[in-house]
Amino acid sequence: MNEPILSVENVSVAFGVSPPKQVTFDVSFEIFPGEFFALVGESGSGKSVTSMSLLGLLPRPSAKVISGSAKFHGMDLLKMSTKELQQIRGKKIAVIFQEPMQALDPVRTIKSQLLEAIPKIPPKEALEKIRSFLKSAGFADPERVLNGYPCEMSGGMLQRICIVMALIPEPELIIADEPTTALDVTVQAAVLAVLKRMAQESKTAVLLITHNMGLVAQYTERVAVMHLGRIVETGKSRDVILQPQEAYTQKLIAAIPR
Ligand SMILES: Nc1ncnc2c1ncn2[C@@H]1O[C@H](COP(=O)(O)OP(=O)(O)OP(=O)(O)O)[C@@H](O)[C@H]1O
Repeated sequence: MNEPILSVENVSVAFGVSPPKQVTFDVSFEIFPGEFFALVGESGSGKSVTSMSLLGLLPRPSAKVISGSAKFHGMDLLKMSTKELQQIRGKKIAVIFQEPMQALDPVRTIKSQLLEAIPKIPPKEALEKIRSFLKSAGFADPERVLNGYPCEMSGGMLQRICIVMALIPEPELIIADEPTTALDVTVQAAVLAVLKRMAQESKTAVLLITHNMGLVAQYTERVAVMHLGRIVETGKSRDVILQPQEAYTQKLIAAIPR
């Protein structure tokens, strides 16, 4: 079997000081190269806190990792300096947020922002690559997108641009934190289909953070179910959905719209 690219072991996070309030408890999971993995649970279960701790993106100084490790190719992300994490963030591990405007600058063209994501190759070659990624993300006329500003695009278009932006540096892992929650249901499916296809083509692993078991069923290979700061069940998505072991997982499955 493949070695995992990410091994999260017993990670616990607390907020505040006197006294600190622990919000996640010994969270452990592994992600293998190229797989589509979901962390699923209700709002407040600790999914974002867990995923943001991996990249040093927890709010400071209030949040603190109080135990555990998160090894990316054997190197513990939780022990890295800000400078070391900057070398990994956006390059080897990219993030897609719920709100595309967290990643995009409203006053610059899409072209200048996408070019910035691949600084090491000549602009002409970089543009060719960007055009082909945009086409693959479903933009029939990449030039129109490139010369536009974020405010001229719909939510679904912006999220597909963020997928392109995340993938062009050829990361090994994308953390997608509720990437489609702000979108209409039909657009959600289109955006996730683009993410899944493009990640598969480039053999990039995806950690999908979601509260929606329907998306887990449709798009992911393995899942960890999170409840009140703990992982309560992990397995192949198909097995977990067909034969959930925990009452909480059954509740999430019952909420899938038929
Ligand atoms: N900045 C903060 N200060 C204090 N507590 C926080 C902070 N951010 C999150 N928490 C607490 O940590 C717990 C986990 O929150 P988290 O955002 O990880 O949940 P989530 O499962 O991602 O939910 P959502 O989908 O709503 O983001 C919650 O109890 C939340 O109240």
